[in-house]
Amino acid sequence: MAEPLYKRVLVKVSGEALMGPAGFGLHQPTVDQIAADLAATHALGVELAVVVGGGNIFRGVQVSGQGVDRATGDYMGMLATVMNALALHAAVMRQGAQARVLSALDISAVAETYTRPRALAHLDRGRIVIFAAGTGNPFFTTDTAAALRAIETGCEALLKATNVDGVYSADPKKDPSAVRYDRITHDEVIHKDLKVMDTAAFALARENALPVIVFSIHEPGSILAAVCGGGRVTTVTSR
Ligand SMILES: Nc1ncnc2c1ncn2[C@@H]1O[C@H](COP(=O)(O)OP(=O)(O)OP(=O)(O)O)[C@@H](O)[C@H]1O
Ligand SMILES: O=c1ccn([C@@H]2O[C@H](COP(=O)(O)O)[C@@H](O)[C@H]2O)c(=O)[nH]1
Repeated sequence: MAEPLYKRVLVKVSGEALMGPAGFGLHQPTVDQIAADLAATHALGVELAVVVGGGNIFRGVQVSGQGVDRATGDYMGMLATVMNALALHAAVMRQGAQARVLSALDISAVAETYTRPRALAHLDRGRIVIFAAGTGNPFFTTDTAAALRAIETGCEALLKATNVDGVYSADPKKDPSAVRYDRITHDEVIHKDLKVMDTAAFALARENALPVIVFSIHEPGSILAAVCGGGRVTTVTSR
């Protein structure tokens, strides 16, 4: 039986990854696979917070310059993350785990509104907490929301479940000669301007000595493996 390294972690689930092989939206088998991995990790006794992105549906920058201002576009992007959070919540519940969605935007007919005490209470009661609508502010990203919520809720690590199997010296989707790191520091990621997460997220992680573990969500069981110190990951730490 695998032994978890952490008591409480936050998993950032890439929105883009949720579209699976489709070009847009939600690919249900992919959502179900991620939900099963989250539920299996939770079943080990790990307290789980989740931030889900929105890149499979909408990003604010897509509409800026097309007659919609950037802030409005960003609110549209945050609403996209709410849709993903609802889909992930349903899938996690189907796995038999208890979960709640907390939205940073007040849409109380759809989800509970985020407050830190509410999030902590749900986590303490053993519920998976899925944070929707990012930080609730335009000009931010769900990566920054992930670092922020991880720190606010006392998570010991941020697990970035993404489309690539770690941090590279350049974007591996654009540069085939990019070299993969097993370990790297927050400082190096920021100074080398490595874009696997935005700089604001890495800066928050650095200031708070929050380890960031980057791995591919496309590998079944990769969340559980990362929580137990295994799998193919890049570990980003203070030193
Ligand atoms: N140096 C790097 N190392 C690894 N990946 C990198 C690097 N630079 C850029 N990337 C890219 O970062 C992307 C991160 O994808 P991900 O979908 O998790 O981000 P996102 O845009 O924040 O997510 P979302 O879909 O939720 O908006 C990868 O697809 C990868 O191609
Ligand atoms: O705090 C936040 C988080 C997100 N947004 C907007 O949502 C989209 C989707 O989020 P991703 O991080 O790209 O998955 C993002 O492009 C922003 O437009 C935001 O404004 N504030």
